Amino acid sequence: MSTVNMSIELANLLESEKVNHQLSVSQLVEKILERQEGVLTSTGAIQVETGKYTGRSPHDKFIVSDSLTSHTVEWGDVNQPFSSERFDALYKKVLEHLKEQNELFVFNGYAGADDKYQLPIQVVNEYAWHNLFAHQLFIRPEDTKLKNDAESFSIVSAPTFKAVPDIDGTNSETFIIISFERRVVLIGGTEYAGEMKKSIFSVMNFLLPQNNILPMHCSANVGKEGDVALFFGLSGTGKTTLSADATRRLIGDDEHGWSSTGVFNIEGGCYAKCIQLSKEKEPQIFNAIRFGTVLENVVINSNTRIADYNDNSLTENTRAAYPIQAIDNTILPSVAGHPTAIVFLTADAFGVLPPISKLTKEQAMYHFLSGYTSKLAGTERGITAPQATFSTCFGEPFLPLPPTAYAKMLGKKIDEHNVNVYLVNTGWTGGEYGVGERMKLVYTRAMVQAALEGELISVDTVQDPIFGLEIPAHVPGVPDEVLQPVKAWKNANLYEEKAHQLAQKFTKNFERFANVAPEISQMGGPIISK
Ligand SMILES: Nc1ncnc2c1ncn2[C@@H]1O[C@H](COP(=O)(O)OP(=O)(O)OP(=O)(O)O)[C@@H](O)[C@H]1O
Ligand SMILES: O=C([O-])CC(=O)C(=O)O
Ligand SMILES: [Mn+2]
Repeated sequence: MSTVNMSIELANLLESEKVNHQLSVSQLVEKILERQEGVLTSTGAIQVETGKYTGRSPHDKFIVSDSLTSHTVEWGDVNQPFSSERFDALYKKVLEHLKEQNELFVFNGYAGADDKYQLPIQVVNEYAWHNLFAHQLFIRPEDTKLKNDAESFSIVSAPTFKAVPDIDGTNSETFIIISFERRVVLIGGTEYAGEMKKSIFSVMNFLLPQNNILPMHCSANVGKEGDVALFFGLSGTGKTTLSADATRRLIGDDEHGWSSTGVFNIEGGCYAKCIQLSKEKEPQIFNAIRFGTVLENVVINSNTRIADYNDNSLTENTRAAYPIQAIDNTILPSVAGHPTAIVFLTADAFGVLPPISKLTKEQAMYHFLSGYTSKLAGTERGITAPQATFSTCFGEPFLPLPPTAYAKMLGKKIDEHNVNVYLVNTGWTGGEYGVGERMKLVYTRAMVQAALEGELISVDTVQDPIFGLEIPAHVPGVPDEVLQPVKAWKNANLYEEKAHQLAQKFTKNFERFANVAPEISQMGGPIISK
């Protein structure tokens, strides 16, 4: 089957009368209610449930190995290869499945807020609510005519189509497959909407470096002086929460590019975690949950339709998807200058990393390549105790290229623009998970504020005895004893034991980079890891 045939088949399908093109938010909300895909909540949002898949499904993700990817992609457990032949066969089946539906929904828009580097995208959905999600998360076009249609990447999503692994070559009934030759992302078997945005992020992680742009799994905001800050971090570490800040304008909450002129958001919306959301602690996000917002797997009262953000009975990973305009202080288009500060976020469940520290150039590269955080009990099946994970560049699941390709670009840019880099632990303090407690959000906000206002550039510091990180001795609004982990723990010996355990994990993990970056592993890692 040739490329031409497949794209003609898709084009033919999209000409059919049953296809709803570019519906407005109101029209999509009407469709969702009419089709009983979701319900209206007390604040006017749409609530939906996704069934079995309430998070991304990394083992079901593939990239087609073809002339564009076979020699460039870092193949392995994260980037699993899929053959072109099998892709075409499955693509054909999915298109046939879509042909059988009474209605389909298509959104055309962009990824990339900087119009010099925009990728036109087309999202073809079986569900109206998935199309509302796409409308809110991607960049909505201002005019009806889109540029570069031939360049456009299509997401073809068929959640009710289930693959048969033995026949289709997938890992399960679910699949997320990217073909760079076909410029198609094929999704089936899962209703979790995050797959759509994260697969386009993977696409951008492959394409942007070709234009010398660094793609980043980070949030970004900008202060009154035009000072830009980036917050890197794995899921749940605080990118969305900390980038929503009444004193700074939001650029974006999850995916950005850094070009020769500055940073830009890849998306047109945000995807915020809702578990234990409160108006007091996170007012911007709380208020964004209104008409047009999609609430995924949040439990609502069947009568009053009021959301209960404390209810985790469907999943810990409850989400709200809203357009960036739903946050009141944003910058539009979401483009800004070069960063002056970078924050690496980690949720350390050992409770031993300092809540804020300043990094040397080598430490910055070390921690970027390491990408440490903890997966917490309960958030993933099979995890009963906190588990240290290392996800390189704070985004391994989304990186098709070797991690050092991204790390080298970051290192160069940090040097060029003299960026200050901080490591912020939003995880546990005073003891490990189950014993200590999560760092108070007000403290983390105070520490981040001090860093972004340049107050930590020349302060007295204390060196962390194990990780070698420079810890500010004082931060306005934060008790001194919170700043140094050893002081926050009741039992100093236990602290030391846990800290050594974590240091060893860092050292062991970094063995994969020891040859590519010996000076970084020697000067950037723990100073004691025995
Ligand atoms: N000290 C803290 N700092 C940041 N977040 C905290 C803190 N304490 C608790 N939290 C909670 O942790 C969660 C952080 O999630 P957030 O949505 O910001 O993660 P994220 O990095 O954007 O993840 P994802 O990439 O999955 O979207 C929020 O629910 C927030 O309320
Ligand atoms: O991708 C998702 O489903 C949520 C997210 O932002 C992440 O995991 O980093
Ligand atoms: Mn987020």
